[in-house]
Amino acid sequence: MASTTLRVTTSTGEVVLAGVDSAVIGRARASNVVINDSQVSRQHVLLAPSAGGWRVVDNSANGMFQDGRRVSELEVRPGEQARLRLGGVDGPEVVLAAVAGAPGSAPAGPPAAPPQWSPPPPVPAPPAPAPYPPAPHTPAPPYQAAGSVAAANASLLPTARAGQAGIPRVAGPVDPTTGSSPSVPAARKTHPIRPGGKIRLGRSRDNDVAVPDLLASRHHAELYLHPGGGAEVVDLDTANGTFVNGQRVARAPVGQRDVIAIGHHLFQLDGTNLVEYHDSGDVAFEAANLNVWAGTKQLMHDMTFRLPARSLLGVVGPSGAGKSTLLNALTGFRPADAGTVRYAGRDLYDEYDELRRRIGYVPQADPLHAQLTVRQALEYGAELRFPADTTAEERRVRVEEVIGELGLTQHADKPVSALSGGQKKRTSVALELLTRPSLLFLDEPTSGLDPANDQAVMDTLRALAKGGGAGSADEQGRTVIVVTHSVLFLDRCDYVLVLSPGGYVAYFGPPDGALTYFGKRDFKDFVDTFRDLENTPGEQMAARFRASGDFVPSAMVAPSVRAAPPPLPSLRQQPVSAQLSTLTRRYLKVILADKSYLRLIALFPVLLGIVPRVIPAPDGLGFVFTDDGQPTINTDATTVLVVLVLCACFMGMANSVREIVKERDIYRRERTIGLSRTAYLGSKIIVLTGITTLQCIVFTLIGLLGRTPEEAVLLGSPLIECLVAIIVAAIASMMIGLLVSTLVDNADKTMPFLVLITMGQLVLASGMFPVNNQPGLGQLSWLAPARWGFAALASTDDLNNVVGRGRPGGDPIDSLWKHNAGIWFLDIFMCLLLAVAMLYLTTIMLRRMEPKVGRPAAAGVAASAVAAYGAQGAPGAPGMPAPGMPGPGMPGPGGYGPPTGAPGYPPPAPTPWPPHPGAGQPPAPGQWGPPGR
Ligand SMILES: Nc1ncnc2c1ncn2[C@@H]1O[C@H](COP(=O)(O)OP(=O)(O)OP(=O)(O)O)[C@@H](O)[C@H]1O
Repeated sequence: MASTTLRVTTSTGEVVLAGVDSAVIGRARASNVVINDSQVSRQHVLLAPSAGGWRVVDNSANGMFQDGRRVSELEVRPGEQARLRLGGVDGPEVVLAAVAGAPGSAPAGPPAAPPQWSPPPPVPAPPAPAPYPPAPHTPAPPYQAAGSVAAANASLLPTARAGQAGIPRVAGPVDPTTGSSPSVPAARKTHPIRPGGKIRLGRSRDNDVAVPDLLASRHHAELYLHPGGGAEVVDLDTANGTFVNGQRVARAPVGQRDVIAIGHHLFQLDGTNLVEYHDSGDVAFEAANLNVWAGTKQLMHDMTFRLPARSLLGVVGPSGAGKSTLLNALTGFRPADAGTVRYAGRDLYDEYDELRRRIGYVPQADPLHAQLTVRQALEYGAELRFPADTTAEERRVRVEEVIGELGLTQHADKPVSALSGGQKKRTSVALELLTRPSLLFLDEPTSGLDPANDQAVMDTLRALAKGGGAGSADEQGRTVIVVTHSVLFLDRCDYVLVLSPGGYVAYFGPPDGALTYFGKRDFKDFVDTFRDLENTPGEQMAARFRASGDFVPSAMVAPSVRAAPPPLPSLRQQPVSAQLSTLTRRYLKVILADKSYLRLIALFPVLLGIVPRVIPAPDGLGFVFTDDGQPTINTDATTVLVVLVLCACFMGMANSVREIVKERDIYRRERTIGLSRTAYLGSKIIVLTGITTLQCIVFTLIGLLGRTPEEAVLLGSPLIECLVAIIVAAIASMMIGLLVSTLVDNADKTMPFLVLITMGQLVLASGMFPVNNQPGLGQLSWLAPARWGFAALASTDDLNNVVGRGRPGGDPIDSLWKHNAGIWFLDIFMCLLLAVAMLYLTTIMLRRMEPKVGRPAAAGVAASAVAAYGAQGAPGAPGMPAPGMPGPGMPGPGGYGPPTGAPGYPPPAPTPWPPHPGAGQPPAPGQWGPPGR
């Protein structure tokens, strides 16, 4: 028989068939080419070598389609190519290409080599009809070769889903007894287990099953194997948790079909074996019919696209088109109200608690302290991101790895402030890569960069998507989704998603296809497209795209309206005390690294201390007598004490007022990776209290030495009592500063608050004029630390008598100034209470700064819009369109299938789930979803 090789290409790769053996394309795991799609039969297509090439025979109930027509059989001859869709005209696509005497094919005689898995080769894409005038062809730069491969395959990529599921697909031929695939040996390991025993899993080598993953704890979980089969998994109180079928568990029974997840490692019982898979990021990512509402306004309309593993997707569109909305929906930060996001076939929203750990997110503003070096920033980042039991050496190794991966070795010891925009962005990406996310999202990474840096960042992202290949520290690559305003280097992407205002898909496909579709010569001209998009209704652009040849119908079922996701526990890796230690050390390092700031905080108390010092008080702060021995009023005492307390309050507030707002981007990002609010605020308070206290000591000594009050009331030393009063007032003002820092969105806005509050304290301190008898003002003054601090100073100094001598009736000027221990203590206590109240308010306001994760609870109108949408079904279903949805006759993008559960339609296929290792046949539908979902 002639030696003809058949190249079978699906969305995730290619199988080369050579020799004399027949092969099967189907959903069954034992198929030679696995396409795990509900439209595909278990043994859908039979491929047999024939005299003329390869015979292709439909063996399914739903059929095999070529050019929209059902065919039962065809022959692919050498040099020919056939594009087939399985299970329907919109089913997953398979491209068959026959090559005579293929290189590397086995010589006649010996048994045929098993089909080999390899990355998809370039497959010529059919020419796309262009709604805009087609642009002359511009040759792609050599660099673009890989992108072109994906681009060429794009027409089949969005529909075919070979071997998906939570566990990496087995793409090559599968041994039906072991379920192992010779082509992906590294992805799967088998650990024999003894029934009736116990095995421990964890990061350290002394475990029965070592899990080499920094997201796993040293001793992570125990698996108890019952003698009669079945098992129970117990989480050993870990930071990252143990998951069974996507749900975090402390202890849970585990059956043969259940999937245990620890970090990036997944385990399944297979008889007397425990089969381990590693989520290396080689998984597809899908968005299906995402709809988002804000009130009655629909921000996103039926967003549908699929990305194969290791793709770089660029999301572009005019301002307000919905890019951030999409990013929030895809990351799960603000889930879509309807529709699904699937990661490796698993529902991201349903299994968010587990899958959110695989997501890296690089915000637009670099979440980095400018004063730290790249290495220090990464080391502190690693401390916060990894479990408390990781050693400094383990973290150091990972930090050095990511420094190398991102090409930052030469810059590792430079402070972030000395980096170029592109290097800063690479450092932000490095922070995210520490935990090896399988999905990386970036929000406007190139904004503000010059073209050279823009290009460098896009090249970096492309390299990150593709991975470094075998043997490199970053072998596998990952899917990278980048939202960008910059269109110049979109050719670096595998796919481009162009959004139209209203969150419509104006285009999705390969970048060169986008140029053709929009009639542009190159991406320099692409900005004009945004103008067109802004001036054309989104529905119209979406309809135009759907009618074009670039549109690939989706095989997804209709969207389901989603209930609001349940609140999830924090991702915290470390106990609060450990975080407090990390954050305090980092904060100190940031301060110590900034020499000019250090000089400033050292000089500040000296300069401020001079202010009360220069106030002449020749008679000191105590009692003054006339020459004839008569007591008289000492007005200097009030002036000195009020200036003293006011300067202290100003100093305390100035220390803190910018400290939260200036790092709000860092705070926001770190909150999503489990930063404790208590630890964060605690670190600020510890460091700032230390600085403020030291400053107050210097300042008080300069201001008061040699003219202290005469007699203490409680602590034995008037100087110490004054010092305590000044420190407490300064710290309470520092707390007010922190509160202000949470209220503003920009550090520059803190200055007016600083001035205003200091002036207010001057009045409310009651030193310029008594406020205690003024209705309203008296009560308001209780909120001013200067009021209590000054009262404590006045109490020590006995100011009622020092300045009130000879007052008719002898009433005290202010009862809070009384010269006794009880009143002094009350003043100090009230000032501290005020500090605590401010701290409490700060913790509340800090929440406002946090990223909004989850759906807004108050979106009552949105809820009703969603409910209406759900009640009448998805687009394409009979009935009225949902608010803002395409009307009748206007199918939604994605060529939706019937609504879930609509009469006359079969129920939707269950979410594909890792097939049972070793099982010869897939289970019946309904068994593939994780139990209990
Ligand atoms: N909570 C909300 N309520 C009402 N409208 C909103 C809300 N959030 C966003 N929008 C609107 O949704 C649309 C999309 O916003 P989004 O921020 O996603 O756009 P974008 O493409 O990211 O814009 P830009 O490029 O300017 O950042 C805008 O018109 C915006 O005004």
